[in-house]
Parts: sequence; C-alpha cells; structure tokens
Amino acid sequence: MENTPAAGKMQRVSKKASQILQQTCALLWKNILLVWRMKSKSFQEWVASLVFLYILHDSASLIMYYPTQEFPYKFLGRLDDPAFNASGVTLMFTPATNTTRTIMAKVATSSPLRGVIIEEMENEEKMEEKAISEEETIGVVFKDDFSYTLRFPVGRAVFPNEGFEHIETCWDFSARHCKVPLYWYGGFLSVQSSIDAAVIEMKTNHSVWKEMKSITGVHLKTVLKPLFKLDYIWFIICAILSYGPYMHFLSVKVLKEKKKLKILMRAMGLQDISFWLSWSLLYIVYVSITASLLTWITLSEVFNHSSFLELYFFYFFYGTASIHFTFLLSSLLKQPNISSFVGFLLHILFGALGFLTLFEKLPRALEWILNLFSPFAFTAGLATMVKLEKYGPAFSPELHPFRKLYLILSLDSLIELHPFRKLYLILSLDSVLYFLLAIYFDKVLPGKYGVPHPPAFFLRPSYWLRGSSGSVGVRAGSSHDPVLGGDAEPMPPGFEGKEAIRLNNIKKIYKKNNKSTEALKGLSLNIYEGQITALLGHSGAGKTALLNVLSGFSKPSAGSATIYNYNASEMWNMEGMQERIGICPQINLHFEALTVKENLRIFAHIKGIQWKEVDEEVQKVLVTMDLTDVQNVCADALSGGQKRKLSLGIAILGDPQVLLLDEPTAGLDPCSRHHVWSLLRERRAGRVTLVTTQAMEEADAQAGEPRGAPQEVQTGGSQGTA
Ligand SMILES: Nc1ncnc2c1ncn2[C@@H]1O[C@H](COP(=O)(O)OP(=O)(O)OP(=O)(O)O)[C@@H](O)[C@H]1O
Repeated sequence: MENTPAAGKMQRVSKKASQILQQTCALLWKNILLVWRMKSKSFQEWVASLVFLYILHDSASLIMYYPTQEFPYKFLGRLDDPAFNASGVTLMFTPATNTTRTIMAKVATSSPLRGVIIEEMENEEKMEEKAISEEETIGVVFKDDFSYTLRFPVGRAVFPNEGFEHIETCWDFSARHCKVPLYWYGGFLSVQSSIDAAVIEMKTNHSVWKEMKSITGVHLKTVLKPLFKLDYIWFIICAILSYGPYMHFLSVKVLKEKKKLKILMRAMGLQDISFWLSWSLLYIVYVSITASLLTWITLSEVFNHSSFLELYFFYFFYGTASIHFTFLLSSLLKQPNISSFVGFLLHILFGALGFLTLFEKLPRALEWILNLFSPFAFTAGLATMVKLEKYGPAFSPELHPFRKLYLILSLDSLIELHPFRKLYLILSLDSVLYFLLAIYFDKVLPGKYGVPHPPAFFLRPSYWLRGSSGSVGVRAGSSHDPVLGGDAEPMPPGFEGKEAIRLNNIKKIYKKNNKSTEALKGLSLNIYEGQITALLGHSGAGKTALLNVLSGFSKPSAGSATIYNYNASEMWNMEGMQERIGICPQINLHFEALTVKENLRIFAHIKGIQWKEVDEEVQKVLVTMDLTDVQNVCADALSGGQKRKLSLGIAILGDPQVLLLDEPTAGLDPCSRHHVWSLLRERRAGRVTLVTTQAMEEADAQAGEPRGAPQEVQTGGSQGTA
C-alpha cells in the first residue's frame, strides 16, 4: 500500500476497528462465561424479571373494558354522495292523500333516493305487516299533510340513547355493528331530508333540494372523559418497569467491574466502546426474550389490533434504551443501589408524564424534549396504541394530498405515516444518546481512579488526531534532566540518553473530608532503560501513589511524569502505548469467576495481541509464571501467592518494554519470590522495570546488583535518592 498520509490514516482506522471488534468479542465471551459460572445470580435476575412479567400478566388480565376517551372528528361525506343506496328499498307511506302522494312522488324523482320504490299503504298496521315480511322497507306515517313519523326496521337506525352508549367503542363507521352513524348510512337522514325538501317545495313552490343535497355529515369530536381505570394504569406501570430487574443487576455488575477492573483494562488498551458494547450485546439478548413475552402478554390480554412484530419492536427498542439508560446512570452515580433507585424514580416520573399524551395534545417541542426520556416515549407509545386499538384505521390522521405527497418524498414519511415508526425512531435515538452520554461521562467523571478528561475534550482536534504516538501534543517535549535535589547522587557515566521515565517535582495530595494527605512531596527522579529500579519505602511512603500516577490511574497534583517523553497522564489514550507497558497493581485485579487461562486470554485480547497469537502467548506466560498446573482453576479458588502470580502474568503479557510493578512479590513464598526476581533480571536488558517494595532484601536482590549502577530509590522524603 502507498505510504501516503491518507493510507496511514486508513490503516490506523482499520486497526482501531479490528481492536474494538477483538476486545468486544473477548469481553462478550467473558460476560457469557460470568453468566454461566455465576448461575445463582443469573437465576435471581431471570426469576425477578419473570415475577414482574407475571404481575404484568395478572394486571393485564384485569382489563375488561377499553377506557373511554376523546373520539376524533370524522367527515362522513355529502347527502348526494350518496350516503345511502336506496335502490331496491320500498318506501311505504300512509295515509294516501293527494298531498302525501305528491310529496312522495317528488321524493322518488328529485332526491338522492334514486331507485326507491314508493308504495301506498292502507294504514299503519298493514305497513307493519309488510315490514315484518320484507327486509328492505322504510315507513312514513303522515300525521297531517306536513308532519310525519319515519319507521325504520330494527338495525337500520338507532335510538339516540343507545347510540350514545356505543359512541366510544365504534371506530369503523361503515360497519353494521357500529350504531352511531346508522342515521347517516342507514338512510334516516337521506329519507328525512328528501321528504322535508318535497314538503317545503310544495308549500313555497320553490325547490330547496339544491341546498339540501349539499348537506354534509360529520361525526363530531367527543368530549373528554375520565380515561383510565386503575388496573389499566397499573398495567402500564408494570410495563414501564418490566426491565427493572435487568437494570438493577446490570448496574451492580457494571459498577463492580468499573470500580476494580476497568481502570486496569483501560491502562492495557481497552477501548471504552468495547466495554459498554460487550454488556449491551449480552443484555440485548435478554431484552429480546423479555420483549417476546411482553408482546405475547399484551396481545393476548390487552391489544388486539396491533401485529406481533409491531409490538415486539416497540418493547425491544424500549428495553435497549432502558439498558443504555442504566449505563448512563452507572457513569454518573457510583453506587449500584443509588443508581437503581434513581433509575426507578426517573422511570416512574417520566412514565407518568407520558400519560399526559392520553389527555392532552402536548406542544410538539415539549413532546420532543420529553421524548429524550425513554419512559416518557414508552408511555406515550402505549397511549398511541390505546388509540389505535380503539379507533383502528379511523385513528390515522386525515392528510391533505399535497401533505401526503410531501411526506412520501421527505424523510418525515418515516415518522408521520406510521405511528410505530415514530416510536422506533425516538426510542433508538434515545438508546444511542444514552450510550454516547455513558461513554462521555465515564471519561469526564472516571471516579476514584483514572484521569478525568476535560468536559469539552471531544471538541479538541488533538482528541481525534491522537491516532499515532507522537503525532500530537502529549509529548512532554523536554528532555531536560529533572530538578534533582542536593541529596541526590549524580548518575555515573554511561546513563546519559537512557532516561526512560522522568519524574519532575511530582506532588500528590489526597483530599478527603477537609483533610489533605501529601503522599508525594515533590519527587524528582530519572529511571533508566536496562535497569531494575526499586522504590523502597515504609508503609504510606507514597510508592503506590507514584505508580498510580505513572500507570494513569491518577493525575499528579503538581509536577510532571513522562514515560519515553510522553506525559504519563495522557499517554494512556494513545494507540500503541498500552502494548508497550505492563502494570501489576498492588491489589490483585482479575475476574474471580474465570480460570487462570481464561483471565490471561481475556487480558491478552485487550492488550491487542493478535487473535492467532493469543493462545501461544498465554501458554508462554503460564509456563513463565509457573501457573500451568492451575491454568483451569477459577481465580477465586487460587491461593494468595497464585493470585499474585496471575497478576504478574497479566502484566508481562505481550512482553512489554516498560514494567510498572507494585509490590509484585507480596504474598509469594521465598522460592517463587526468587523465581520472580530472576525473571525480572533476565528481562531487564533494553527494558524499563520499576518495582516497589517494602523489603530491603528484595530491593537489594533486584536493584542492588553490582552490574551497572544501583537503582534503588527510597521514597518517603521530599525527594527520591538514587
Ligand atoms: N485515596 C486516598 N485518599 C486519601 N489518602 C490516600 C489515598 N491513597 C493513599 N493515601 C494516603 O497517601 C499516603 C501514601 O499512600 P501509598 O498507598 O502511596 O503508600 P505506599 O507507600 O504504597 O504504602 P504501602 O507500602 O503500605 O502500600 C498514605 O498516607 C495514604 O494514607
């Protein structure tokens, strides 16, 4: 490939993409193993969610009636459309006088009742007899020449009170079961207006039919009525909380991992997106199973008019948004119980706000803002479904043809033409937003360990251009010697140019409850390549504080620390740097439920070791650390010493150039300790090894060899001594 800047950029992008893929797969596999190994916890999680579904099913089966609520305005058409097809219908009238005969003749010729058969009847009883024997009959009983009563067979018209009862459950106006518009479609209004027009014409000698026939029928919007029965509200609340158990257990797991292991994984090269994606993918599987059950319950008990897939995707997108909302809360709040409680409250609060859409049409801007909260979007979505359920096709808004054309041609069509698409779009946008915000706050508020990014870090070009080491300004730039105090021995000749780590007046102050502890009081020191440097100091001298600064776990309060001229606090974001550095923290950090081999494999993937080389590298480390016999033992079943060896094994994965080891031999038996010492001595050529210890013997054994200059540093004072 050509060696142009564009080609280099492409290479970096594809390398990063494959790194993210590798890490995501490794962490997803780890999550699956954890689910399998921690069966009782996984069981609790699933049972809790099934209990919620059971409650939901119970509350759904209580819903017997659809709630009453606003019915939309509906245009029924014009009288001469015609609203009623009169051909073949017999219009009987009685008594037959000259006037009534003329009226009825006019009705037959100049009204929309074309095709109607006019028949004179002797009296009302005869009319009734005929109406019983024949189906298509309507009766007109004249009281005098101009006032009359209409008689319709049962089923062709409706009594006003009866119609009122059905006003809320009738969505298909043309259907026979729908009684409200029978006045229109059953012919009542057509017959009445035809006779009225004929009577007026007779009386005034002036035809009013032209005006009469343009009469239009409308179904008026109904008044607002109380909406929900309590059990319906209960159903919706249960649906909002149906993913609650997952959210709680997920926040416990994520926060536990973030507190302990994530900072180490990040220092080894973990991409934040891989961490969150690995949890997201696992829980998406949970969500899709739960969404199927939710859909099944809802379709069997509550809604009949929606299709399975429509409802399924609705629940699925809401579930995914809830999972990502949990990520966001886990980035903001560090205690799992607080995070779950706040999540619960916010779901209830915004879910309740969503009920508003059932009663009122909210201003569009306010609705879009509230839609940023998925529980609101979810409840509003359920409200949409209630309306769809009640009104079916009649619910779809009437669109002007031009508006329809515009919608088809524009992106809006995705949203407006189908109410479900709008919901899918909103919930998936919420999902993506929560996911990105979780990553953002994770960087800006990393918690106790980790160096926080500035709030506007994503606006800095340097953040996006940090691809290649050395391309952007994390290099400290200076190759000057640190300001060593008067009590520091000058370095013997031969060390110039081999400075790998430079500490310049490093201070670290911890502030807690108005009390500040100065762990590092201005330490200046160079650490050289090809040497083992031991930081020797009593308990509380600040050894771990220094290693934390170098490992990127914390930021110095003052001064600078550089590793190969890269600022220690910022270099951890740089591609390729993590592969060159191995860290063994003071406390053993590994996945307790995974075996030694699985732990090494996961960390090897995170470290960026090629897929095909991972097994070979893991075997090498197992042999080097003498862990082969326990490779298939779970980490929580290891002895203290074996756990320490595992931590060291994780640090030496990929044969890094810089080793930062915090009391690596603590808890090891004398034999293993000597094994580690000789291992480090064998590897020191061309590498930088920094070890902390409380034991003089260890410092002497490792750093006090006669070969080369001694590299034994005592901490605890204001300056290190070399
Ligand atoms: N997170 C913290 N908050 C407040 N004080 C802290 C914190 N971490 C360390 N300290 C304080 O900083 C000082 C240095 O602690 P550090 O852990 O670096 O000592 P150390 O030399 O590593 O000791 P040890 O050998 O026992 O591990 C101690 O007085 C400790 O109490």
